[in-house]
Amino acid sequence: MSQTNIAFIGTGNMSYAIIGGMIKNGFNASQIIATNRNQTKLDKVASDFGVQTQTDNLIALAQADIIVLSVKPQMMAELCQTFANSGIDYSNKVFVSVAAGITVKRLREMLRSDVKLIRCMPNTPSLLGKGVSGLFSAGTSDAENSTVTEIFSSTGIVMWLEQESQINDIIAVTGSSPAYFFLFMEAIESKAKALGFTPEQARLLVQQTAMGAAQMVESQSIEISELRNNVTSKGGTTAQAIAHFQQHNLTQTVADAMDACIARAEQMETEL
Ligand SMILES: NC(=O)C1=CN([C@@H]2O[C@H](COP(=O)(O)OP(=O)(O)OC[C@H]3O[C@@H](n4cnc5c(N)ncnc54)[C@H](OP(=O)(O)O)[C@@H]3O)[C@@H](O)[C@H]2O)C=CC1
Ligand SMILES: O=C(O)[C@@H]1CCC=N1
Repeated sequence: MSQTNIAFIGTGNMSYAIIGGMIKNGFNASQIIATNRNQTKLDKVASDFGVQTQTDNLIALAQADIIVLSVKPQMMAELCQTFANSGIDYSNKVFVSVAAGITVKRLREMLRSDVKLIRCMPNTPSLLGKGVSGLFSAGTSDAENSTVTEIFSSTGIVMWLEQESQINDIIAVTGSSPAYFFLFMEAIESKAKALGFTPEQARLLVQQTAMGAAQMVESQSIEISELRNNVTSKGGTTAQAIAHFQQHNLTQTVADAMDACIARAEQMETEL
């Protein structure tokens, strides 16, 4: 990795989280260049993590060996057009796209080149080294895949996928799902406030409980349903709450929400 330069094109929420995870896990800041059209966001990533910054994407493209495309999917065509028109030879570089809903085929059309490409679906807990990144290779070598594994392993766990369509599945399972957990926590926080806890107390109570529950799942090799059963005393309070969730089909609601997530990724593939 000592010689590999990595450019993040579009430094918003996701790049910030990946870069943060990389730096906290020992990556050399001088290997990383972050770009954005917004200098304020670049100032923050430079001051927080010490990486190089650049508002000119083409300078970053020319300098880097690995180019992480991290703009919103709707901005990708415009960005790639500037690359395709630049005259820079990127045939030996590896592109990593974290964008939802843009296929390898479409990215290569946008870049007007049969580039070496990896699709990656990360998530924002990468910032804490607790991320998940689903990876799919298109035309990259084992050595290049190892390098990209090393990058994303520094932000959490990595899973290589056999089929490109699994990127859409993993969006529903890990890319978008931090937001599902946040929504659930928001709901508990909101009710805690309604019950009279101060905002500070409500936040503390919900975050500590969520963290404790997640760490129990991680540290104990028993089924999650058993952990739930251990809380649920027969004829007790939890049983009443769980019964209410079940009457309202929580499990099916979650499955339907994940299907909606996948359907949107598939729809984006036809739009972008
Ligand atoms: N957020 C998440 O949890 C996840 C996001 N992703 C993917 O990551 C990508 C980025 O998402 P996210 O970080 O949330 O989005 P953000 O909007 O937070 O970040 C993208 C940044 O790119 C900047 N930008 C847009 N066009 C250009 C350009 N031509 N040159 C340089 N910078 C540019 C934007 O600037 P400006 O602020 O001016 O618009 C913005 O700051 C998306 O494709 C998304 O699908 C994948 C997994 C999870
Ligand atoms: O909401 C989105 O489209 C992106 C992809 C996964 C998480 N955020």
